Amino acid sequence: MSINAEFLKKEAEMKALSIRKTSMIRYKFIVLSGKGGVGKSIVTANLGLAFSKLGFKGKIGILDADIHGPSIPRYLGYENAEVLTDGEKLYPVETKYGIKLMSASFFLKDKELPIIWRGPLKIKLIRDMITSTEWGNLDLLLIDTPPGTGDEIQGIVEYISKITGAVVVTIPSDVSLHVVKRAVSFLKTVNVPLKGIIENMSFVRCNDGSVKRPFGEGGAKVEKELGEKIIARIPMNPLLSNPIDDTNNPYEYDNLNNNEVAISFMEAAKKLIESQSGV
Ligand SMILES: Nc1ncnc2c1ncn2[C@@H]1O[C@H](COP(=O)(O)OP(=O)(O)OP(=O)(O)O)[C@@H](O)[C@H]1O
Repeated sequence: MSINAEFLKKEAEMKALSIRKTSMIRYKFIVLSGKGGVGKSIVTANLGLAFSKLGFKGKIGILDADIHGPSIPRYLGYENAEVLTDGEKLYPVETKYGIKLMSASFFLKDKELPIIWRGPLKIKLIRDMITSTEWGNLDLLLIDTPPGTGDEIQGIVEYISKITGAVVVTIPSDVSLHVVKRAVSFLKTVNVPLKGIIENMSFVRCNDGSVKRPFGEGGAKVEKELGEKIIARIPMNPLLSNPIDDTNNPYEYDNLNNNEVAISFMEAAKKLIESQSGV
């Protein structure tokens, strides 16, 4: 067999393996943003915590495939955790929140992607994480993707069996409508249904209860055209930037009445499940 044919055969085998493995997971959501720095990783981590609280504890996994800035372990307080391996399989980090976690950050020295890495190497890292991770018994997988709508996300979509849908994260700035529309049209081209838009840093809640909009009314344009797709508006809240731990975990309280962050994420998580069950 020529080297080329052998390479193609190996690729096809890897793809078949990852499709087979991910086909056992009932719900698979990718989280993307048309542009970087809008809070995609914070949203993914918090959706994970919300799903866990909603009954998926122990059956939910997060694949942090945002290789350019893999920060979910940091937000969940597992930045220095180590992945166990038998040389072939990778075993996700089991967090105390009932979320199994696999992240590119566990493999990157200094937690940053070497600048010299080109497209094929990046896609290989993501693909290897998908094919080698032994999730065990999972009902739901959240996949945090690199910012933008480039080849790396296309690679993710090809290697995951029947993605349930996508969550697009945006901020209510003037350019957000354009960015969200680009993400929505990308999803059409890769045949992944849009399940919801999350508007992050939507507002600031002041001490007197009033609301301020740091980005002005930029979000109104998204609201006008895609309003029915918005499943949550998340406030700007400095606590969200800090790692979750025993003293900073909005989801640990049984009485969530005063916690608008946790309530919003749990509402969004419920809508994602309902959108799939056709409720
Ligand atoms: N709702 C929020 N309130 C306060 N700070 C926030 C909020 N959302 C995000 N941030 C802050 O904004 C920055 C970017 O967040 P995050 O890392 O989640 O973005 P991202 O979209 O995943 O970034 P990248 O595209 O670079 O991977 C972080 O410093 C984070 O702490």
